[in-house]
Amino acid sequence: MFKNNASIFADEAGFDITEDFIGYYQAIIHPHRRYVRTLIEAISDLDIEMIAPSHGFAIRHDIAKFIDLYASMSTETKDDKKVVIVYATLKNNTKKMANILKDCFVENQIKVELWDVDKADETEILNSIASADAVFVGSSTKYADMTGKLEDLLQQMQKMNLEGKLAAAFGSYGWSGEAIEVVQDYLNGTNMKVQSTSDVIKSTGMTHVEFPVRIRFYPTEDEKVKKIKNAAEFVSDLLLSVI
Ligand SMILES: Cc1cc2nc3c(=O)[nH]c(=O)nc-3n(C[C@H](O)[C@H](O)[C@H](O)COP(=O)(O)O)c2cc1C
Repeated sequence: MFKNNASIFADEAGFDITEDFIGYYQAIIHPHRRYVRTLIEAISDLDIEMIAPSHGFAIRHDIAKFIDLYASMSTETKDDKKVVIVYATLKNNTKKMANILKDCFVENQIKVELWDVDKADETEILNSIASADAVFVGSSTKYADMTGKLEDLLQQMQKMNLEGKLAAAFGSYGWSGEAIEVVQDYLNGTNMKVQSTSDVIKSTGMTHVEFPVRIRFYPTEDEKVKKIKNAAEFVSDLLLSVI
């Protein structure tokens, strides 16, 4: 990065590094902004003389400006956000997943509307989806397919304009979990931005967040609950992001 005899200090670079500083944040750091907020809080009382990052110039001047830039880009929006969670279940394992997702969103001050597709009115669910910022659709697997009345709802969703919304599939299964993949396929047939493990890795480098969210039988063990929470935290971060 530094040419022969070039200075390592931003104030001797010969140009304003602010644009590169912001670009690096957007490309690499933004997915990890939850931790940026924690660290900015941790250093708030320190008298900092220099920022010496592992990449790029060392910063000796305008330190507060650069820390403030990280703080403002890492902050959360104050706009109200809403997640709709719809599920179909035989023995409530998928319902348990739905409730873990719900609790996580509520902890992040995100409004949640939760629907059991077999107990609620379809029009009411579709209206709820129409005004959502993100939609989670879950099903357990019965004879290699979705359970309950989910298919009809998903077909209706494909006829709606759901542009700009985030979506994710989830479900409990016994051995292969075909229904979760079928839900994912239906969601991909809408114009929502459907979360996938592949996209998460490519856009953030994170490997602990998986979509669709697949849980064998009961989500009681720590590891399984963590997997569900990781997905909810990831979508919460996307919804609350200001950039
Ligand atoms: C009649 C029946 C059929 C099932 N078929 C499948 C299947 O084809 N593939 C699979 O992975 N699991 C299958 N399972 C397992 C369920 O998906 C699993 O028990 C799941 O945890 C149920 O979640 P739920 O309580 O949300 O319905 C089946 C279970 C039952 C009772």
